[in-house]
Amino acid sequence: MAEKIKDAKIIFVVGGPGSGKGTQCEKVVAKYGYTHLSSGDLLRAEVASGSERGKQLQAIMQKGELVPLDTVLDMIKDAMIAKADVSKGYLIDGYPREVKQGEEFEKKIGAPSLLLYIDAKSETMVSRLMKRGETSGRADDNEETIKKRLDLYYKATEPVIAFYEGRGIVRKINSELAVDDVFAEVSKAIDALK
Ligand SMILES: Nc1ncnc2c1ncn2[C@H]1C[C@H](O)[C@@H](COP(=O)(O)OP(=O)(O)O)O1
Ligand SMILES: [Mg+2]
Repeated sequence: MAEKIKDAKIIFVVGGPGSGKGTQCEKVVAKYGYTHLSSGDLLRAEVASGSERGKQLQAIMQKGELVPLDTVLDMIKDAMIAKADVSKGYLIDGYPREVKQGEEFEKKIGAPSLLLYIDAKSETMVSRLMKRGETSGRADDNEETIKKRLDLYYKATEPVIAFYEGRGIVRKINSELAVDDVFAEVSKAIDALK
């Protein structure tokens, strides 16, 4: 199955909610022709479709909890295959959220060449999300859910970073800087892949 996407580079983009993953991924798409797959966006699209699965997902996401592993992984895999012919590589944004998700991804799809760790302070993430919440229409961009998402992020995702650090593929990016300065660092990490 993963045959078609075997030669494309896979980049995991990891960071807390509001750290700037989506913002940086958009810029990578424009410059490098990668395909951006945000697990959150895929899930929100399912919710928006109004399907039965979407309704179940909505209840989970509204509480700030993690969606079952197989659901997310299947959606990512389908989206990757759909883009296999045109994609120079893949940015997997917001996944893996926990070590087990990373292990399953590698079993079913392939190994990442790089993990971009988009790092911002907790206060920075909260204030960016509160601001985004004014216009995003996202049910989880509110103060109470933001706090839960941050707690969960630190608990579940930091071990993910440690896991891939052991393999030497983590590049930590300071996302406190202005968007273009952050992107300069991101670009360096991607250029170093070739
Ligand atoms: N370097 C930066 N400086 C200032 N604001 C930034 C920033 N990167 C992103 N933002 C803004 C854009 C969004 O309104 C908000 C969250 O960014 P995002 O890209 O949606 O984050 P994520 O996808 O990690 O949740 O912060
Ligand atoms: Mg995002």
